[in-house]
Amino acid sequence: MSPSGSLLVAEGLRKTYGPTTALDGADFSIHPGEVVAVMGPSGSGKSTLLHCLAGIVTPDEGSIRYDGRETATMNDAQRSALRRSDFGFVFQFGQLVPELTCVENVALPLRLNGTSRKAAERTALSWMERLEVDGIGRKRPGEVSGGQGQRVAVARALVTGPRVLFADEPTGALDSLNGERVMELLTDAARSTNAAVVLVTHEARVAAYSDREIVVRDGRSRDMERAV
Ligand SMILES: Nc1ncnc2c1ncn2[C@@H]1O[C@H](COP(=O)(O)OP(=O)(O)OP(=O)(O)O)[C@@H](O)[C@H]1O
Repeated sequence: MSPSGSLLVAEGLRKTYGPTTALDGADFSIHPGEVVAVMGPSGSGKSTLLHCLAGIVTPDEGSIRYDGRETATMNDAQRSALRRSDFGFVFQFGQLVPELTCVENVALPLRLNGTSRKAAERTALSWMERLEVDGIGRKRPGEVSGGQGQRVAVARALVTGPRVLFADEPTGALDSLNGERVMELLTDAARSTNAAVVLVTHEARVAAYSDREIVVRDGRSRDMERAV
């Protein structure tokens, strides 16, 4: 694995929770615009790796360089500023604000950055069009289907133009048809903006949308050559 030209590189990550070793020397790298699937059995350390890469969890050992900057040693304020400015997140479920309409949900990150309501909702709607959910802008998350809700969540994650999109089992709560459509739209949208995507999944069908797969086992990662 050559890290040259990589946007995000991690080396030798270790993380323990009490007696449990979640990461045991994991490595990772991703280029701008690349979609990398992180696969592996339950409990192998996939989510912990994603959380370390995204600056949500601090590793006990190892280095993480994002765009030339070491993030593993940044303080909380620096890491949360980086998350807000450069990263987007999609999780399995539960991430939309139930009291807001779908378009307000998508516009929220822009509103928090100080964008006016009108401009934020205009940009939000254009992202919702790309994710084919512009017709449900005025509905609340409780009134839309699971697949529509995930597409709204993807639009919200991309609305600020992140350079890395972190997606942890983004289709885990969807049936396979809806899951595939979400993956198709998510990867198309990310590629069109040259955002890198770190995609945690245990489904080969979902990983098939990636450019490259790595497998995490017992807290260690290795590249998997796709047999095509
Ligand atoms: N906050 C935590 N406190 C204690 N143990 C944790 C914590 N987070 C993760 N672990 C443990 O670390 C190990 C790796 O967990 P992790 O969630 O990274 O695995 P995973 O591969 O994402 O699993 P899954 O596919 O089931 O989501 C597991 O044994 C888990 O129980």
